Amino acid sequence: MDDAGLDGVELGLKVDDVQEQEAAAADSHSEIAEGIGFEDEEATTHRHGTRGMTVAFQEVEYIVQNSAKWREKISILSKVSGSIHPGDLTALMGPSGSGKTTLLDVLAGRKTVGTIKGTVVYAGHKPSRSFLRRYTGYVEQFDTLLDNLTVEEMLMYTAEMKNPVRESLATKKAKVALVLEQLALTSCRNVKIGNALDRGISGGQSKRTNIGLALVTNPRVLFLDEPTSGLDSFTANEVMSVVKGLMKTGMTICATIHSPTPTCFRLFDRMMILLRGHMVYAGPNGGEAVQYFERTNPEYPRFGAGSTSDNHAEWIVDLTTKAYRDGKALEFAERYRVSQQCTENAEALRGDMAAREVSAQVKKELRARQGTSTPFYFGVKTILKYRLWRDLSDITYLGPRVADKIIVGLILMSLYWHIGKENFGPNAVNIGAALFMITILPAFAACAYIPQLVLERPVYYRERNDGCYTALTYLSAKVIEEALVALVQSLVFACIVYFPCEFTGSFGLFWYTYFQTTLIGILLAYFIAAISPTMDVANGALPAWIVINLFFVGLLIRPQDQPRYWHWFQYIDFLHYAWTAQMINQFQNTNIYIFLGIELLEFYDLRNKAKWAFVGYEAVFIAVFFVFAWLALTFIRHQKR
Ligand SMILES: Nc1ncnc2c1ncn2[C@@H]1O[C@H](COP(=O)(O)OP(=O)(O)OP(=O)(O)O)[C@@H](O)[C@H]1O
Repeated sequence: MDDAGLDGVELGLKVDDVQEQEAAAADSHSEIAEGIGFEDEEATTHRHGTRGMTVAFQEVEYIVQNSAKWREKISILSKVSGSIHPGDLTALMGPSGSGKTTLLDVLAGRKTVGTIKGTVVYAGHKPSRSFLRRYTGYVEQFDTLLDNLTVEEMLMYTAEMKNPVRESLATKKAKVALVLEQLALTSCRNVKIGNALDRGISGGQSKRTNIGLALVTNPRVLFLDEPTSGLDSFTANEVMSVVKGLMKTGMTICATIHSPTPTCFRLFDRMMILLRGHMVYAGPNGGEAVQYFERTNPEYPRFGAGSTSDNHAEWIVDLTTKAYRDGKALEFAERYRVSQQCTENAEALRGDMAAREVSAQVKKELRARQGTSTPFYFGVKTILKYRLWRDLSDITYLGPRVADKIIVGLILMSLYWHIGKENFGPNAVNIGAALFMITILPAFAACAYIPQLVLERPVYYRERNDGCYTALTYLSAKVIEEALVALVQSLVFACIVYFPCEFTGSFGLFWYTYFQTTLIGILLAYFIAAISPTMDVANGALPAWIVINLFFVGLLIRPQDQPRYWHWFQYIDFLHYAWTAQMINQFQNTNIYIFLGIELLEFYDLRNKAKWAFVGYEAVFIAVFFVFAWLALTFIRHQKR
């Protein structure tokens, strides 16, 4: 769909038009705030535009292990100071690699590695990590959306996840409607997000949807990392004008921006410029910034005189990039440190760092201890509500979970037709082999559960960083969804195989053992996916582990024939318990002598053993692998930032 036609967004993007849009958005926000019953304080802040808070940082350093040199630490940020105020759209600029994203991550509490020194305060108070998750919005450079949801569903899903559970659905819907309107997304609200192969919304719409995710909770502070990267200048202007429009809601907004178009650049009120992790300018945008650089760095061509840049944005980007390449970062930083501008900023910073009187509500938020606002049951319900039906109607989701089992089931049926009732000697070996294949099928097939977890990783990390849910909520929802599919699939499979093959013993045990093994396979796949850095590693590790388990099931080599030093392995092999239960179920009421007068169950050392006990032993693995997967999802982060 073409961006140009959307919701009357004027793509000529004159600043006046932008201001009109801002006013309209702010008015409608206030109206909705009053109409749908936001909390009192929220409604007030929308009307008076004071929802945001000053973010101040002093002498911030960020030190991290150098990925290029073993045992060497490098400093990415070197004692940078500054403040971001509500009412000012602040740009964080600098050449690529200068530390913009790092500073934004530090301010928003998103760093997962490295050491942070210095002080960051919100309204003069040190915020808790949970406050940063719940009351600030962070729009990442790369869009992390669920491609099979529509724009509106994506926003509703996030709104339900991030807003307090006591808030009514109608209020959440109204918030989403407001965000759709503010971001000019109303006309594509029902379009699927899609991906690179299955196109849905456009790049600009995708970027605005991503911004919308941060807005549905009406955050106090909004951080945007390169909101215009990858967009053409036309769409970049459109996105930034929408961001500018949000200023009227009273939010504090700071965006990193690499090479802004002149129109984008004019929308910013203030700017901070980093060079190699040093602050080289913080102050008003536009002409004043240009004058500052002309004054302090006379060796470089002045704007308009000898310079090839014909607008302020381009001139500043060219100058700082040249300085960076000339190795003048430290020199620029020193010139800023001794400048009048820095002295004035330091004076203002003292005030911004001082603790100020805040409302009881803000005080409570700043001390928030819980990173998520949704309880466990509500999080699980919401994930299932938005993802379950979409997944179930997707053939690429159901195919690897159901189709392969049905095909294998049909082959088993035709190959072992009526075999169960012919319980004579040599045939018993065939029955044991059939039960072996039935047991190991769901374990191998568990590979199908790995891709979703690995491919969803960027969304999972973003949603956890945003305080949408905990690892336990996410894992539980996924397991419930997969278990529901496995329940139906296992029943169909059991019917296809058990009755035509005329297996004896309890059908309940036959089906349940197969279902339970499928469930354990899912959890094992999740655990391996969670600990593996890449999909290739996970796809290699799972089958390798299953193959090792096969040796100890009991069929390929009997437990009593295994070397003593391998005896322990059968106890940690869930397939051993499943196959044993199936074997006792099939043969416990028969007296088959397979050879040399040895009775079959005796041959496998299964005589007088209780089949349901083995089902119970296998069930322990559900709990074990669930806990393993939960711990891995909670503590292992493959995202280093
Ligand atoms: N662990 C690390 N080891 C070595 N260098 C690192 C490490 N982490 C970050 N860096 C470097 O720190 C610098 C700052 O990175 P950052 O992503 O903050 O820059 P940026 O200004 O946002 O760049 P861009 O505009 O390209 O996104 C980069 O040069 C990056 O290579």
